[in-house]
Amino acid sequence: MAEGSGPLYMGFDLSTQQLKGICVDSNLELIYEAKVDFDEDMSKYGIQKGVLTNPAEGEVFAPPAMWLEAVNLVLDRLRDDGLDFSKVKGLSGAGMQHGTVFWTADAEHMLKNLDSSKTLVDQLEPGSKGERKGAFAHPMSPNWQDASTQKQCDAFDAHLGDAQTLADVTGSKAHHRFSGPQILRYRKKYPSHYEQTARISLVSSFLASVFLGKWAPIDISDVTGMNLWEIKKGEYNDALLELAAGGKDKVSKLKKKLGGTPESGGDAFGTISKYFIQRYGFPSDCQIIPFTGDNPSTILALPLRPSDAMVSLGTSTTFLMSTPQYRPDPAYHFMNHPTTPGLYMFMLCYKNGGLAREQIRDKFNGNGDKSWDKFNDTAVSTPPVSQKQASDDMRLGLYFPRPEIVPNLHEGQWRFSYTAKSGELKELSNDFVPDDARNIIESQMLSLRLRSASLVKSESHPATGKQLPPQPRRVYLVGGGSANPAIAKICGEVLGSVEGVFKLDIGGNACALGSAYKAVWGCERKPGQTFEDLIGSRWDEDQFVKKVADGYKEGVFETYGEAVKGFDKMEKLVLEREGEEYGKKSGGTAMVEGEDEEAHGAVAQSGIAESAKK
Ligand SMILES: Nc1ncnc2c1ncn2[C@@H]1O[C@H](COP(=O)(O)OP(=O)(O)O)[C@@H](O)[C@H]1O
Ligand SMILES: O=C(CO)[C@@H](O)[C@H](O)COP(=O)(O)O
Repeated sequence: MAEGSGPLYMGFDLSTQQLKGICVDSNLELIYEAKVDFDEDMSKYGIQKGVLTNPAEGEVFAPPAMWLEAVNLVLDRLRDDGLDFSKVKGLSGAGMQHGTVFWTADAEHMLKNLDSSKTLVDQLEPGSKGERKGAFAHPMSPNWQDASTQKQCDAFDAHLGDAQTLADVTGSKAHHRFSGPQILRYRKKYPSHYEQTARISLVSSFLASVFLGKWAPIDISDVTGMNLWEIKKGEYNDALLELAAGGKDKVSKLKKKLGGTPESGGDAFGTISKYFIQRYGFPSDCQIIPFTGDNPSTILALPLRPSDAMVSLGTSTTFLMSTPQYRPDPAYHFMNHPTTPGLYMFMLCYKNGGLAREQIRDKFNGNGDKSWDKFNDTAVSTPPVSQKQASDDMRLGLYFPRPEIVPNLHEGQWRFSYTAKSGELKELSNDFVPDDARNIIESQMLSLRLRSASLVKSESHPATGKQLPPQPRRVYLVGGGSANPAIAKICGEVLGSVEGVFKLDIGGNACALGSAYKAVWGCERKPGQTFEDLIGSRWDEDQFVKKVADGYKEGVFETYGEAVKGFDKMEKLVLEREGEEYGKKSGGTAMVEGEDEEAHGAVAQSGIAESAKK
């Protein structure tokens, strides 16, 4: 893409496996992109798929030191590609949600006084034995895949009465990965590290702090992924802070560690730190626009309307909508919209996305071949829910190679036949069959349709004017799996959509693009201009999105309507049998008030951190 003389804006995406950095111009055109792949570029940290694990306790975590190294590397790569940083007028970013970074009291001074001739990691995490001397009070950040906090989640759900009340107040019931339960566990497991923690950042505000050269606030959207923020009041909930902090008298200390959260998602946190001005040539007035979570940032990659849905097919699968309705329920999440007061982000998040599909693909290929051809051919030539004729039973399944979030269930596979007429379910043999190619995509999409039913509404067909059953206006696919035509086709058949299934066709990555667009909006908006208005006015529909599959198909959509009922029934049956709260049986070891603090392998994370650095 040719670079004009106008200003440039950068967006970053710090996700599980990569740090991506991109650059757009004021017309939203992508100009530069670069990435650091943690497994490829940072293997010395001992990570796999971007994380370290301690399976005995269900812990999944990653070292912030690695992310610091990645910041220098991604900027080096962009400079090598020709990016002239002096044109960058503003930048924003996104971080995988929920993860916490624990800074020492010295950290802010260190951030402010970085020597531009040295790397970030060499100055902020010089490596220490015993007493920690760098910027981090704890060397690891819990990852969103962590499942170690079942007991803390039970305490959170119970604290305000029940899971529904917690969802009403914070937008979500307690989840293993949410920062409140994670902070509670951290305080009990690493009491001295907790004491040394002067500031707790989320992954997004950690990255913003690095660019800002001082601690950046947690933004108005990412703060709703903590189980601590009272959405309707727009402030932390003291009762929940009391639980996390361990007493009424400790609330103000924890509040101080968390810092304030500004209401606006667009007002700059400040200008870029001198480290980046001196080392890379950023202009001194380059604005740091609030960094947010990766999912809130993804919905900013296009002017999403309330009746549209986004399906992100990455490592995880997420289903996202932007909506004025706030209808919290323990089954899903509501979060503050990152830019627009009065709108909320509706989200479903699954651990078993790409990996689960890859496992079935590998059964077809059987030899390490990563091609999707056989999987796709079989998926599209198998009839919906494997019914050769309408009187046949439907084939349904659950495919969870990893413990799942939605529903809260341990790993496993289950296959059933369902007779729609009688509502009868029969368990089938659990061996792979070629129908699994179609059935796994259907399974993932049926779960989305089941749980988003209350948010979609009836619209008329654009050509015939006929009133259609409730479904999204459009489905937008993003993430690695959006390249797959079979997934797109089956997605349209199951979820419907009045106008069809679309894919962002602007390269880069939706999440980083959303961040870059947020920077454009933060720097160029007129007073009072909404994100939707500014981005909508510059959005080139024909150039930026491509239709990849049809949506609503009469007959097929209704068949899947029957299948949703069977799917719901199957999930309930498996949950009842296998125990919904699997964490009570595994992974969720200890750490609520009154338990022994050091009796739980408290050195696990520190130990791994030290060995990984060698
Ligand atoms: N052609 C394809 N068909 C299906 N899945 C694909 C295809 N290409 C990539 N993927 C999947 O995309 C996933 C990675 O997506 P990506 O959005 O890059 O992940 P993340 O941002 O979560 O790290 C992988 O699990 C991979 O299986
Ligand atoms: O936990 C959630 C959302 O609640 C996940 O969606 C993470 O935010 C995913 O990060 P990546 O898959 O992009 O690494």
